Amino acid sequence: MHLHVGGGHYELTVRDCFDAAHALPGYDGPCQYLHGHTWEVEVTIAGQHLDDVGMLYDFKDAKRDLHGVLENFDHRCLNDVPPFDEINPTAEHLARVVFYELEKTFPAHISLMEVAVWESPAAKVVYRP
Ligand SMILES: Nc1nc2c(c(=O)[nH]1)N=C([C@H](O)[C@H](O)COP(=O)(O)OP(=O)(O)OP(=O)(O)O)CN2
Ligand SMILES: [Zn+2]
Repeated sequence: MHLHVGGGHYELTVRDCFDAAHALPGYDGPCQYLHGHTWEVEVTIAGQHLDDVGMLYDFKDAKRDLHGVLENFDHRCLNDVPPFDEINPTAEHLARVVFYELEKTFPAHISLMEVAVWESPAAKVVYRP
């Protein structure tokens, strides 16, 4: 059972990271060549209804879901992993791809709000439909 108490909604955020190489063909600069990042990915989930324990969605389950998507990219060259064999593995494309892969795994009572990807501590992209 999911309770709707107080009329507001809840947003929950979890984060994970993975290491992967990429190259950006067509980019006018050194990033056109193969190089690596520790990619940080943060996702925000929203909903109105809490379960009997008082949780929107267990952090543990959210981390498991995110990890399940990111492990496909870990220690890979992103340019070899679909769909990045056809589109450049920029932070923008990665954020969108993670969004729709992750959304598929979610139960009906929660919504994925946004996916943020950091290529470095100083550079972040957010995808929000
Ligand atoms: N909007 C985007 N801009 C850039 C992306 C991207 O995905 N989206 N990607 C890159 C490269 O991947 C590059 O590796 C990262 O560039 P940058 O942040 O400049 O990284 P540096 O470590 O080289 O940073 P410096 O501060 O210049 O040392 C580029 N742009
Ligand atoms: Zn890069």
